[in-house]
Amino acid sequence: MLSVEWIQVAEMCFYLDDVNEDSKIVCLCSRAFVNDRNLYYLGFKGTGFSRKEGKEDVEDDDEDASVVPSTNSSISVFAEENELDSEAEIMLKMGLPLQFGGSSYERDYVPLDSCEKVNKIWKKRKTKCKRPLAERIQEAIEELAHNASHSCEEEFPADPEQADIQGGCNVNHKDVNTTESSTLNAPSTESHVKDKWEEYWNQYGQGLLWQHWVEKHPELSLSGELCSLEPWSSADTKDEWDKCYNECYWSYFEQFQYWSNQGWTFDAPNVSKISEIQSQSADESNLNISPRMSAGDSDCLQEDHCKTLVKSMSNINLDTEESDQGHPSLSVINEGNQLQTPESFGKHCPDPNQNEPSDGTGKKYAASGHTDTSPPVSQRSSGSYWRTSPSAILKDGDEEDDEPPECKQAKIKRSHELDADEDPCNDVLVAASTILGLKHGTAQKCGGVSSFSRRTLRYLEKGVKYRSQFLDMHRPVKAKNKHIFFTEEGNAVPKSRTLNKVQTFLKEVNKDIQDPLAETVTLQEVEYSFSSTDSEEQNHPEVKEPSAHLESQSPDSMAKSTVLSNSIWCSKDACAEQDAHHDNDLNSSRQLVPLEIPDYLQHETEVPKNGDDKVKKKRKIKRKTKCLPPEIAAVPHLAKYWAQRYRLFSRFDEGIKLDEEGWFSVTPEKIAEHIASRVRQSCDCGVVVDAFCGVGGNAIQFAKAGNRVIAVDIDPVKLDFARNNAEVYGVTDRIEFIRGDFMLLAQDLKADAVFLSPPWGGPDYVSAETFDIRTMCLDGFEVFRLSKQLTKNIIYFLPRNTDVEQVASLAGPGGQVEIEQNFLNKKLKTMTVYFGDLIRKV
Ligand SMILES: C[S@@+](CC[C@H](N)C(=O)[O-])C[C@H]1O[C@@H](n2cnc3c(N)ncnc32)[C@H](O)[C@@H]1O
Ligand SMILES: C[n+]1cn([C@@H]2O[C@H](CO)[C@@H](O)[C@H]2O)c2nc(N)[nH]c(=O)c21
Repeated sequence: MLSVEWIQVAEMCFYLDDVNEDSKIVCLCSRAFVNDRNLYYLGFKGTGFSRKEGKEDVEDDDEDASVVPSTNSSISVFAEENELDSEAEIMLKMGLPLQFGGSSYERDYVPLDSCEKVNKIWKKRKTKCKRPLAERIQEAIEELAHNASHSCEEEFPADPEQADIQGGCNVNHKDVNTTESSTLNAPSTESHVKDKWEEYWNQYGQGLLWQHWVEKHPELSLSGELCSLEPWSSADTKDEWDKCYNECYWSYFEQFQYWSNQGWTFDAPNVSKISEIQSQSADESNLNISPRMSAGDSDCLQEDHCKTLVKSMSNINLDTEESDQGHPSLSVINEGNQLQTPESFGKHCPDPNQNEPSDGTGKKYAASGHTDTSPPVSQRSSGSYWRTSPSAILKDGDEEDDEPPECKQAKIKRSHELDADEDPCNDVLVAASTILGLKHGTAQKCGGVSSFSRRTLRYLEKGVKYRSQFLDMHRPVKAKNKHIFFTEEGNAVPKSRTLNKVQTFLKEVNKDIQDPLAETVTLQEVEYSFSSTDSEEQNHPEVKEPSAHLESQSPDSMAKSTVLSNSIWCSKDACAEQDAHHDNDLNSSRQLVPLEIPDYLQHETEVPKNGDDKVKKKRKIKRKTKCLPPEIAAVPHLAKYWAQRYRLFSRFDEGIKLDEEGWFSVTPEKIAEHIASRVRQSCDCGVVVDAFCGVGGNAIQFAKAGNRVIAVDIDPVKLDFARNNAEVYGVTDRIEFIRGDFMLLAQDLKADAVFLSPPWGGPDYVSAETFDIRTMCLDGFEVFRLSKQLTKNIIYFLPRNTDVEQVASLAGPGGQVEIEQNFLNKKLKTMTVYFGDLIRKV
């Protein structure tokens, strides 16, 4: 059973004119999430990735699902980056190691060890402190513990994500269509990660939070204000504290989730028990302060003492053991004496809209199922810690609104209120772009539409705004503080870290070139040394020729050479494994070309930092043992696709064939499978025309889903490969292969649905801000018009940055369209646009 999370996120309306409501084009925006990490890691077998002992496979029933990165290597980061951000892409194009730049490489780094550092600092400071907490703390703990037992655990779902979906937004609750699948289908990994996150946050959260606070407000620290009041209870700092809390919590949560999904774990140090802390506190502290300090209780005038207080509280609060034993531990104190349990501290959704805050008497403002007529939480005065909407931490710097943003229509102002910055149309488009990740541009619209007079946007998923933050939609990287350096002329020039790294790299490279003894292994050397005396090579007599002849190939020669494309790793084990799966004929015809694995695909740990020759040698030997199929070796930038071969075809090893275009343009299997399942739901057992079938990625899945398929391609090589690949999947009997130009053939075909996956002009489509379907290789409008003559049920597979307005215009006045964003492992990959009966209505 295919487990795909599918969510309808928004409805956009494009009005052709202000008068005629019927002429509007309704565009449903949905998201489909598929996951194929297992297949992905499988592709790294032999490149330093290994099976993680005892890791449960909770994502898929794939046999090799537990293959995970084995060391703390940057490779895992790169590995996830099928699509790189622009900076990384430039790096790649320049042939520079990816570690240099690319925010996609760096941005998700979780400074776990820095947390340790923070803790150490705290510890150190604590020992300096004489008596951070005394009886009053004890008293407060007891009080809080008591209250905690009446905590809102039941009210707040364990998972912050879930909280977002199930919680708040009560005002408009009835209006909001929320698919249950989004929560129900949450993979069990989520709960595992959630548990771990709680543990992590419980352990480090307050330390991190406090550090974040101090960093953000050094001025308070300097002026002594930091210590004179609890920032969370001082009227002046409470809001700022709330904001700080949100930022810190979600930023770490996001990173934690990312790394956990990569198979990383953290070692939780022992948590002190309350009693230990208490006695320690009693011994160490002479301070006589209340846990709920008031302005008058400003005995704690030393920053260290205050920090110690917070840290101690953190230890006390987060004692999970105690909690398990029926002594509910504490987490946070707030003005109104309301408590969050340690659980809710970690679990609590900081979105006030998700929250069911108490007024301090145990009464709730809005319990589930009740209509909330009170103002949004952010407007209420309450002692609760979590006031700030997560929208306040939107990466793009959006300010939060008063209303839950996910439950309202984008505001449209009257025309006389407009100014250049406040164009409501732009509001919608900006929101679509920043929140939904849907691009818009000035591309020509279909059907003579010059532009839309008005647009509206209504979110259909609760929390879409904040949920979107956890997705990689290739947003422009948020402007960071740049290092500024001054030229000799005295001009300030921002200097990026990337530039620095590139400069250092180039220096290094030049050094190597100047040093004739420097050991460098070129691809050529590797290739030739491959047929030398290396013991591993001797086990592979079929590896005879290096890639001297592997230059650019004509389609014909490509056809021949790609017979070799279901190639193998040339290590002993891998070859033995492969041999077991392939017949001898195929093996004997293979020509394997050793790959000089690019540095960015190597383990960082293998790279000796201090010139460790042994390690260096080991690495070189390893290089020699890696092999690629010739069409990959001939085009180095295809290496990344090779690493992902099982994502493209999970049965890759059984004889799948691809050519260069096939490699970069085949639809990843999980996405193709999802699209096919949607089509099956709408036109079961019907005929699907795959107008640009390529090597068969989609056609195979349509056939597997039970449809009959007419697979068309203009390129005979592709068609051969498609047929071959369909055989591997055992579905040739359901597919009719037609070689020809769809633009000419279309009128002769009959179909219940047409799938359009035309060439987008190569992988460079990503470099455009918005993709214009009119000007891709084929005229995308014409492709659509011809298909429309066959059936209204059309699926258009397009780049993720396709101009949404242009796509909407395809539906024509009064028409409807569904734009589905396809996420692969939370990363936006493609856009699938559905027309006719294929639009999913919930
Ligand atoms: C992006 S690929 C299709 C990939 C395919 N969906 C898959 O998963 O393997 C586009 C294909 O369209 C084919 N093509 C280009 N122009 C065509 C035309 N006018 N008629 C039919 N096929 C065409 C190309 O040969 C190429 O194989
Ligand atoms: C250049 N390219 C990539 N993909 C698809 O987009 C994903 C992300 O890059 C690729 O994995 C591939 O499926 C393409 N699909 C079609 N139909 N045509 C193309 O030219 C193309």
